[in-house]
Amino acid sequence: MRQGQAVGSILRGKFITFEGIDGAGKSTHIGFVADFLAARGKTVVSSREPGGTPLGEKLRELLLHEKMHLETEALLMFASRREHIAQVIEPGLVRGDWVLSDRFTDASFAYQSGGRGMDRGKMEALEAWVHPQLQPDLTLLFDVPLEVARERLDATRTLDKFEREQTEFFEKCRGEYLRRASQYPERFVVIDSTRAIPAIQSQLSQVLEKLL
Ligand SMILES: Nc1ncnc2c1ncn2[C@@H]1O[C@H](COP(=O)(O)OP(=O)(O)OP(=O)(O)O)[C@@H](O)[C@H]1O
Ligand SMILES: Cc1cn([C@H]2C[C@H](O)[C@@H](COP(=O)(O)O)O2)c(=O)[nH]c1=O
Repeated sequence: MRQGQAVGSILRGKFITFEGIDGAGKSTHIGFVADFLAARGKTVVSSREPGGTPLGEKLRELLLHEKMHLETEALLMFASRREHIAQVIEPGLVRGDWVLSDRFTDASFAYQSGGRGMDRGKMEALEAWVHPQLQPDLTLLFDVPLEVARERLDATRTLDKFEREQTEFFEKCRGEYLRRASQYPERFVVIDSTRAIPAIQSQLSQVLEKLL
């Protein structure tokens, strides 16, 4: 089921993930992408991680607000993901829908391995166990320097457990995201998210046209 294509259960839809450090602008653009695809006749499912299912949303509450051991955090992220794949992602792709997810496994590499320092081999083992064949068709990495992300976050909301982390943590998350983008250039597109929203949407339109 690699790249959203047929194997066994026949995945006919496309899977697009949105990544970036907190405040980079992912959520701002998901609605635009959904509307762009819907206007071209695609059935779109928008979801998020952690979360996206009733159980996943309960896990999200714990993950965003409770202190816990690093490996507990990683395992709960993957527990939420397993449910999300079973309940939302795979059924959507089998139906032929375009599934948009605000974060997926690249976030676990960025935050739990990059930011918190969990062994990357253990993360790879979790990925291989939970979704050995499924990978996004496209990963949009919204990239901004930390100061920009922080300024945007501070302007808007009460910060959760991750958003209260220090600069060094987010430097490492961003570094790991960019490393993953270099490792998987076939599915990653890095978006310079310091630009104005219309300029970003123009780039997104071009990227999406190629996937249609
Ligand atoms: N290109 C941009 N220029 C100016 N402001 C922006 C831009 N993109 C997003 N913003 C603003 O920055 C804030 C954070 O954006 P958004 O919620 O999309 O980030 P996010 O990456 O989804 O964050 P999180 O992961 O924490 O949910 C919002 O107030 C949004 O309106
Ligand atoms: C999937 C995933 C997420 N996280 C972190 C990243 C964010 O700080 C929060 C989710 O909040 P958002 O506002 O919805 O982006 O969770 C993580 O650490 N590891 C993961 O795998």
